[in-house]
Amino acid sequence: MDIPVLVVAGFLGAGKTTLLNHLLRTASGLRVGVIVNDFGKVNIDALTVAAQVDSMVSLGNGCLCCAVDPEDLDAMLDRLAHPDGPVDVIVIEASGLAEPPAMVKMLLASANPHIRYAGLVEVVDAAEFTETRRTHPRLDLHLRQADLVLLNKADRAGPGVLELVRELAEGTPVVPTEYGRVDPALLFDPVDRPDPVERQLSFEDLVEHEEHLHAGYASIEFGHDEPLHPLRFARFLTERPAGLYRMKGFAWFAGTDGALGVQTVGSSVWVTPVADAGRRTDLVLIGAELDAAAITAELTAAVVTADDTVDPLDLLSITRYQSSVD
Ligand SMILES: Nc1nc2c(ncn2[C@@H]2O[C@H](COP(=O)(O)OP(=O)(O)OP(=O)(O)O)[C@@H](O)[C@H]2O)c(=O)[nH]1
Repeated sequence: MDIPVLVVAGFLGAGKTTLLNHLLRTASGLRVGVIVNDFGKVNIDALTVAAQVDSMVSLGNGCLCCAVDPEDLDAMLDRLAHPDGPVDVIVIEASGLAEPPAMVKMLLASANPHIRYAGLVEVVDAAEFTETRRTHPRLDLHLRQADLVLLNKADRAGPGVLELVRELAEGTPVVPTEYGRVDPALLFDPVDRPDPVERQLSFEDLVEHEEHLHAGYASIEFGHDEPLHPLRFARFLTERPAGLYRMKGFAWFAGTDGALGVQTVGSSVWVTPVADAGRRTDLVLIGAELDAAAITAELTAAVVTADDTVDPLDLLSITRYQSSVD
């Protein structure tokens, strides 16, 4: 039997990894293989996808839609999908700046005889949608190109967002979700959806994507073995550099045993405890027209020096971003 391959796309920070983790936790009985594609050399997504994944391969450093060699994708699919393969379904998480049709085309061009394209899910950030759409009108098209739209962060959706997304999606089903909590059956066993291949390869979709969401975006990596001063890093979080849209990774603070997970999307910040966290900082920062030197200098200045005193209460400036939901 062919192994269905589902593509999960969506703008930076919309909730793709969160959805993936939810699927891995709840798709009981299904062995899920995951291909993670991230924008940036440090593949934070690969590190944050739940450990119960049956098989995971990661296509780092570049957008799946144009920087990844189709042969690399094929090699990944071959590892996961063969008749006695380790998985029943494969989910590809595209980078937050990928062009969905280009990814689907690449998948359809795969030489692997054991896979079947199972559709495109577009995750939308309900909290940021109105703002992101203003800078990226192209996202309207992505809604129409998808087979299913998950309007995630429904807990933070402004008034009228669901109605607007439904109108723009022009018939693509739109399902509101919180933390990606959707019935896996909706994704892996579509009943009332048109054939995804037919739907995907409309004329509009086949036109080469000379416009890329990622044009103008850059990513910066910051890594350090010494701990950070909580107050100085907290200041970095509140006075984020111009153009920074997304930050994710791990930050290790003075006086703690291991790093915390830190994420920002637009103006939102999340801090999460991490099991078996290392004692170092690794962050990926993504945005438009970022001043890499200035950002690196600012983050380096947050590293604790020999002259620093750190009060245990200083950590509250970071843990205040911790929420009870993972
Ligand atoms: N309030 C709220 N936060 C959410 C929800 N879903 C995800 N988040 C948070 O949003 C942040 C980004 O989620 P991710 O799943 O990492 O987003 P992503 O689309 O994988 O991000 P990129 O791979 O960088 O594009 C995380 O801190 C999540 O905890 C939700 O429904 N509500």
